[in-house]
Amino acid sequence: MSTLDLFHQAQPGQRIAMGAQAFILPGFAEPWLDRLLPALEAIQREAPFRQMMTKGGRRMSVQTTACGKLGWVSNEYGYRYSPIDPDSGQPWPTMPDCLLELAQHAAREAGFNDFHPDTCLINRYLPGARMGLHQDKDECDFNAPIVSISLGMPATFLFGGFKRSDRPARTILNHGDVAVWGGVDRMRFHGVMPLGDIPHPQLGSQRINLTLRKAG
Ligand SMILES: O=C(O)CCC(=O)C(=O)O
Ligand SMILES: [Fe+2]
Repeated sequence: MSTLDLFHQAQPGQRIAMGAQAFILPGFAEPWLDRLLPALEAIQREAPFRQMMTKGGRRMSVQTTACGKLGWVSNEYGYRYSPIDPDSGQPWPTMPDCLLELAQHAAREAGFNDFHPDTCLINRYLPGARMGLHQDKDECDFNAPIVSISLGMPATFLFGGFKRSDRPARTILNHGDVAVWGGVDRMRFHGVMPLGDIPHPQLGSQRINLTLRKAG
């Protein structure tokens, strides 16, 4: 048994508050990982990672794909949710049951009982990739929380205020950690610092982040 297992056994149901309705749930995804990791590989085969454009017409450093009824897509004019993967012309891969189940359990743990996500954005960070401070605001329903699952290499997550210039708090997100934010904290600016390169035993030199939302 690793020290990590001991830590999680010693702290069942631990919640680290980032705000009144924003929490990190350390290791919360672990019971689902045996099912989730193979399901993710199947999704990547059906809808491979690609690099989307920012509104400024530059390539994002993070690679993305999606599953669920909707996927987040971009071109140089902006971002939107689409039921079709523009690369394949096909609907996005179905959201695996284990992913939905994990997201709903995590939402409940953070105080959000009726979470019905219709999209999961899958972000892949290779060493050096980052995500600048932003708000998630392309969704139709801001009442639903955001559930964000971290896999692979650790990352420094930035969780700020309601203005881009508000100085963000920094938290490390490790393999199996889940962050949930909603309600009064739904529109907080957040981002990810440039990733280092400490290869993960299972996933190697990458971090995969799964972000579930109610978009439609
Ligand atoms: O990778 C992360 O932890 C955050 C991802 C995120 O904020 C997003 O996809 O909107
Ligand atoms: Fe975000």
